[in-house]
Amino acid sequence: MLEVTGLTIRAGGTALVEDLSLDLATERLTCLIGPSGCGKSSVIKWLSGVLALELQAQGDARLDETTLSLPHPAIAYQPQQDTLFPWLTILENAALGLEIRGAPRNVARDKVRPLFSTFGLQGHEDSFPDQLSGGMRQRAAFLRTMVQDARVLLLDEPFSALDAVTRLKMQDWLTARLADDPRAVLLVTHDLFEATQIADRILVMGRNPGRIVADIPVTTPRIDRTEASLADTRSMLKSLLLEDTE
Ligand SMILES: Nc1ncnc2c1ncn2[C@@H]1O[C@H](COP(=O)(O)OP(=O)(O)OP(=O)(O)O)[C@@H](O)[C@H]1O
Repeated sequence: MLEVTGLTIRAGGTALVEDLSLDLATERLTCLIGPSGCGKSSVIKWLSGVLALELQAQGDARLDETTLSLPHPAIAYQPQQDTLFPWLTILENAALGLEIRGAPRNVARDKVRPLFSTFGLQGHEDSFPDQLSGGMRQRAAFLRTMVQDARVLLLDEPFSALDAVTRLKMQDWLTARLADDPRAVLLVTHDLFEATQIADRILVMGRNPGRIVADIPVTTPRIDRTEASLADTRSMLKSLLLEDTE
């Protein structure tokens, strides 16, 4: 289990996030939802070790009770955009995370290549990012993230740039991948429909300063999640989110 305790992030004298604590269970998909500017990205950037240098942060991160120094190889981060390099092929892009972690280039590419079919990218090893659809680029970014074998995945609004149909397909696809290959996942989203559809648990952030204001388990099995079965959870989330924007 990953635990964050007492996280405060400041910009000069202003607390952007204050005394935030959260935990992420292994094999669970946790969604982090909250109004724009409440600090969702800042929390996961801090956990990934990529928080802007001008921000000051203090807090503890522990994995199975061992304190982590950040960044840590057990934690992989996928930023908001797919951030594929346009001048690299999909194979080269997908292997890049492993290379950055020290794998020799040919070893990294040999590890990634057999996964192209699982990620719906077969035949596109030598394509460039601008030759792929948005959903395929997102799958390539997931491949680059998941192949790093990190126990914890931090995904910052991975579906926000996709059209509605591709987004639904990708949500199903991601939950299926995670069922095959479970990790502790923290997925940031603005979308309460997305959160209730895919999460095992939803953490709601409030703002000024950013903090966790609700912790909501979603216990209905994904296969049984219908508009009716999720209505109460969605209405509770809607109230919490609207309350914070008044
Ligand atoms: N480098 C920075 N310097 C000063 N303030 C910053 C910096 N980065 C972020 N902030 C501020 O911190 C607050 C939280 O930003 P953050 O991007 O973490 O929020 P968010 O909840 O992820 O927002 P969104 O949902 O719009 O992506 C915002 O008020 C933002 O303006």
